[in-house]
Amino acid sequence: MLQNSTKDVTPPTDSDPARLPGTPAAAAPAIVRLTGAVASLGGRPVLRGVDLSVRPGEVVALLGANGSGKSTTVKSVIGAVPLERGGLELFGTPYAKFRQWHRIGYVPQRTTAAGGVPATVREVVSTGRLPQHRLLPFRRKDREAVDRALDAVGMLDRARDGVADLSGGQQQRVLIARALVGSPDLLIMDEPMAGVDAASQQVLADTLRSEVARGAAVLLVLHELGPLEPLIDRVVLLRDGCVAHDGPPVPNTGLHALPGHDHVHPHADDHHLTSTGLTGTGLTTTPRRPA
Ligand SMILES: Nc1ncnc2c1ncn2[C@@H]1O[C@H](COP(=O)(O)OP(=O)(O)OP(=O)(O)O)[C@@H](O)[C@H]1O
Repeated sequence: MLQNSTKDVTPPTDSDPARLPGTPAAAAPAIVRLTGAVASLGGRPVLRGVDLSVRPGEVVALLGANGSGKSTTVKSVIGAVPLERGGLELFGTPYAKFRQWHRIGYVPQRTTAAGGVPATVREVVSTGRLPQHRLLPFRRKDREAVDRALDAVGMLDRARDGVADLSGGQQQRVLIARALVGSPDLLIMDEPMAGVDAASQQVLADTLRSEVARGAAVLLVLHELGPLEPLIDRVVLLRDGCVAHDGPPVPNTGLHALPGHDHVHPHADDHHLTSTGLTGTGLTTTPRRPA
């Protein structure tokens, strides 16, 4: 997978302050600033004061147990779940005044690519260009952007196929291509690795790496960092609708005393570690098997 990858894939440039030497992403103004977010679904409180920030070029992983509020948090960032209380700024603009949706690419949790609609792969990916050209007819550069995005995820040869005829992993690639087609400054992905075959996981990891190299910021909902760990700058761990931890992934430290150590993703072969709940989350990389 990503064994040889690092965050320093591209030299920093003057136009990318988050990547200047000595200018960590943490010093740049946030492009997502969610503060004290409170939201309910079906009358039940789901977010109970979530603070979340993402800075330019930063890759943030949102982790947590099932039902802790990860998807709801990213949905609130794109405005799909209204906040009862709290604030949201996108690219420095309060949500109510934000119009630059073309700067954000969103990959929802899987199984929505086909959605029962008999659309082709090209049609689905083309919808990702809508914020760019509004209601104008598609131009050559739009078609080329669609081709590039399909090529990036290895699906160009399936462009005319119906999405309903694709495997789950291939559908996920189509959703990712749709998010990439507008060259977003912020890519939000909800569990992109879930239920995805190994080949598609590799495609996803490679695609993410080149998006990060291009300078995009990424907000990922994950169950565990897994092969994406080398790309992750910061981990935000949710527990029961609250942030239990916010900081860099800390490999090889075994920080069992961190707050929010929910059991996240049990593995049959590492049950001896799961009592800490940190296994596989990127908050510890304690060896999975005894020597
Ligand atoms: N449409 C809905 N109506 C009512 N409750 C909902 C709805 N969607 C989610 N919830 C509830 O909100 C809580 C948080 O759900 P959410 O999907 O944000 O969790 P999650 O951390 O993403 O979980 P998972 O890891 O299982 O995807 C859960 O208890 C869930 O049952």
